[in-house]
Amino acid sequence: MGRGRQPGKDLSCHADELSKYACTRGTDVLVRDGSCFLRLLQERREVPTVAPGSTPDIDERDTGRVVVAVGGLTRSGTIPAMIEIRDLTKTYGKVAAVRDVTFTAAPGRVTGLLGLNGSGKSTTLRILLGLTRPTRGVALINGRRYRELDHPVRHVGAVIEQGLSHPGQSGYAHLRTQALLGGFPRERVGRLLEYVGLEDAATKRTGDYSLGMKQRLAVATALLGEPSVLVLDEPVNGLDPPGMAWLRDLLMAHAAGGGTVLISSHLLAELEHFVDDVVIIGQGRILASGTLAELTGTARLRVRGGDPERLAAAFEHHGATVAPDGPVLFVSGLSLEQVGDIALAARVPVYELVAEAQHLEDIFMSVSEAR
Ligand SMILES: Nc1ncnc2c1ncn2[C@@H]1O[C@H](COP(=O)(O)OP(=O)(O)OP(=O)(O)O)[C@@H](O)[C@H]1O
Repeated sequence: MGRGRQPGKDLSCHADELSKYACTRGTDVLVRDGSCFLRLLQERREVPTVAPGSTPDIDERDTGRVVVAVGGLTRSGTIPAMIEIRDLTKTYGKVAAVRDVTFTAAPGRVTGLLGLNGSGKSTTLRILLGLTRPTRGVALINGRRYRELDHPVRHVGAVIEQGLSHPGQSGYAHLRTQALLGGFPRERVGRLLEYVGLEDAATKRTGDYSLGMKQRLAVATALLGEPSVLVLDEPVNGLDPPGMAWLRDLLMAHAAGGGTVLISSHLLAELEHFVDDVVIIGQGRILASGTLAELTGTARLRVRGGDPERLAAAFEHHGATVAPDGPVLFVSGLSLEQVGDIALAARVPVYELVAEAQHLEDIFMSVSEAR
């Protein structure tokens, strides 16, 4: 939805679009006659095509505030929680842990912040959660810093480190204490322990929990306030395959229900199974970002021919990027037809020509090497 959008035009934009739009402008969204509209936004469904007789109106004022009007009553509300990281920089002495990092994590989607150890993931998430002060830039949840949120644990659930529970306490006692501190009903404790699969270990000391069980307890703690935003730093560490599948299903369900999930990991192959959006970070900088489909959708071509060196030179001459792997060349930037034609013109026989979808690890390697 851009500046050119005229009042009175069809309002059938997607909630995502509106959220992103409002977030990048740092605005609230004001919804008039919006009970249905707002509910739909919160549920992350499509904004309704407006009923006959009502006039949709999207108006953008100089303040940057977005006004969405469908006639009748005026109602204001915030859009479902959007995370916005803008121009974030954190330096420790001469070390820049993160530098000019900008990205968003949208409601209804799982966003993966992916990078190697030491790339700046934890620093970014810690700033988002108000645990570390940025040198420059902002990290916002629904346009506000974490500390500015009313009752932040009701908005944001965080899994950032293990060992937050006392090792002598049982899982139940830990969660009960957290519920008391947060003012959440006691009934949630049992339900959550069941939800994360710890009901049989509820009375066991958390000091005797496996790494995977500690992760489950951390997730239960994060869910106590029924937050719409989940922020998880390396939560898949220590999880076995069933644990991994459990977490994947839980996070996907959270996003499907309209929640916002931001998860960091260095395990690119694992995350590829369930992230919608990807932010790749390396040495504190964003190396690539986009939807998973955008990043992995561009096929590279696997080419095996009679004279790999000559073929590679011919492809590069036509602007392709070529990564040799023994007798095989991985070619980006050319179509299958172009590869066939170039090989023919170079008089090199081709024995194998396959379009391969890329994996996140391939993308990661290529963007890291390009730097
Ligand atoms: N408190 C600190 N003091 C000094 N340097 C720090 C501090 N915190 C982080 N760093 C440095 O900032 C860089 C990024 O660290 P960060 O922990 O954010 O990376 P990460 O991607 O989360 O890595 P890991 O997966 O290993 O936790 C590293 O070089 C790290 O040594």
